[in-house]
Amino acid sequence: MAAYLKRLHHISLHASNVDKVVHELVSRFQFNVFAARLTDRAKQLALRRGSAVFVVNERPNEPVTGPQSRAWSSVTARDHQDLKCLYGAHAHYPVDTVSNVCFEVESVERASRALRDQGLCEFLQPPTEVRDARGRVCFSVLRSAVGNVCHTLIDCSRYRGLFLPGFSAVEPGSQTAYPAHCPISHFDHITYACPRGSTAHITRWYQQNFGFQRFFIDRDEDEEEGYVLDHDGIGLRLTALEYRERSESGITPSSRDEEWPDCKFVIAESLPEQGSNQVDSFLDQHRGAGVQHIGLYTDNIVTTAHTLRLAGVQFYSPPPAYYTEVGKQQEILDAGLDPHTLSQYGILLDTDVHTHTDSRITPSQRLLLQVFTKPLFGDNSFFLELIERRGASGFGEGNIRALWRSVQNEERERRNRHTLR
Ligand SMILES: O=C(O)C(=O)Cc1ccc(O)cc1
Repeated sequence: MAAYLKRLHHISLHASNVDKVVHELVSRFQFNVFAARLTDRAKQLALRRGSAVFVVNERPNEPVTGPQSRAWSSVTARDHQDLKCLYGAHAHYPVDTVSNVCFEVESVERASRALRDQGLCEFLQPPTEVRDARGRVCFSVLRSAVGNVCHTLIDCSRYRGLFLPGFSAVEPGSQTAYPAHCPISHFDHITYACPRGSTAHITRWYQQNFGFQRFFIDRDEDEEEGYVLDHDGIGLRLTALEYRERSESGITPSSRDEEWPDCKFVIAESLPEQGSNQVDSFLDQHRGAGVQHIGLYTDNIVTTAHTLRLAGVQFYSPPPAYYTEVGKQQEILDAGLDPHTLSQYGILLDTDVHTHTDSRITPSQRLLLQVFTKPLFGDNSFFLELIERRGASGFGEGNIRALWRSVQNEERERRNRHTLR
C-alpha cells in the first residue's frame, strides 16, 4: 500500500553560501525569512511567499552523522545541535542543489512502515521525534529515485510553534521592498532533469510509494513513452505526475485547494537524436539528476515579473520575433494582454495541450503564461519559473519550445564568448 501524503510542507536547498542564496530569494524573489535555526555548526533559514516555503541550509563539507543510526529516536531540538541540518540532514553533495522535498503526512510511522513494506525506499533517518517547548514533530528521511533528491516525511499536528522545533522566529523587519506586487502563492510544479532511460523507473517509484498518478500532458501521449518532443532541434521526453489528494481515512478533504494546491512533478529526460541540450547541461553541471526548476504560481505574472525585474531578477527571453509573429500577437491581444509588455519580461503565452475533462473550457480559455529565470546558483543549474494559469492545468508545447530555444541560444552565445576569450 502506498504512503498517504497530506501536502507539500517545504523544499530544502543546500548552498555553500547560505547568505548569498537567502539574499537572492529575499531581495530579488520577494520571499520573507520567517524562521531560523542557527547553531555553532548549523545554519538553516526558512523563507516564505504564500504557501511556498524554502529552507536554505548550509551545505556540509563532509557526510553528516547523527542519531539516524538508531532504530527509533526521540530527541530534543537541543540534542540535535551536532546535526548540521535537522529535518533532511543527509545532503552531502558537491554543488549547490535542491536537496529535499518535504511532505506532510498524517502519521510518519504508518507512512514509513508502508514504504518499508514496498521495499523500494532507502531510509536515511528512521521515524524520529523532535520536541521543544511548543510541542513535537515526528519526521523520517528517505532517498528518492531521482539523483540526490530526498524526501522528508513530517507530522506537525502536535506542534504549536511557528515552524519546526529548533527554529526561532525572525521578525519581518523591512525585508522586502515591494511586497504588495508579488502575488506568488504556491509551488506549481517541480521539474526533475533525469538521465536517459530513467523515466519509467522514476514514474513507477512515485506511483507505487506515494500513489502519484500520471498527468497526461497531451491527449495523444503514450502511457509508456510520455510526451515526446523530438524535432526542430528539441530532444525532450516529459512525463508528469500529480497527486490527487486523499486522506488516510479515505475521506477527501473538502477544501482541496487550501490543503494541497496542486503541485505536479515533471520528469524531463533528454533524447539523444537531437544532440546535447539543457537537460544534459544540467546533469553535467549538477553532477547528476536532480531538481532542474521549480514553478512558482502567481495570479498576475505581469506585475510579478515587473516587481522581480525591478529587484534585479533576470529572465530568459525568446527571440523578439516571438512577439511580432501575427498569430502569437493576436493570441496575446485576445487574452487582453499587451505584446510589448510581455516582451519586456520574456513572458510566454500558450494554450495547454492537456485533454480537459471539462468540455466547457475551450482552448482559448486554457491559457498558460510562463517566464523562466536565469539559474539561481550557477551556470545551467537550478532555476525558477513564474507561471500563471488561466484555465490551463498542463504545459504548453509552444512555451516549452520557446524556453528551449532561448536557453540553447544563450548557451551558444556563452560558449562563443568563452572561445573568443
Ligand atoms: O514548461 C515547464 O515548466 C516544464 O516543466 C517543461 C520543461 C521541462 C524541462 C525543460 O528543460 C523545459 C521545459
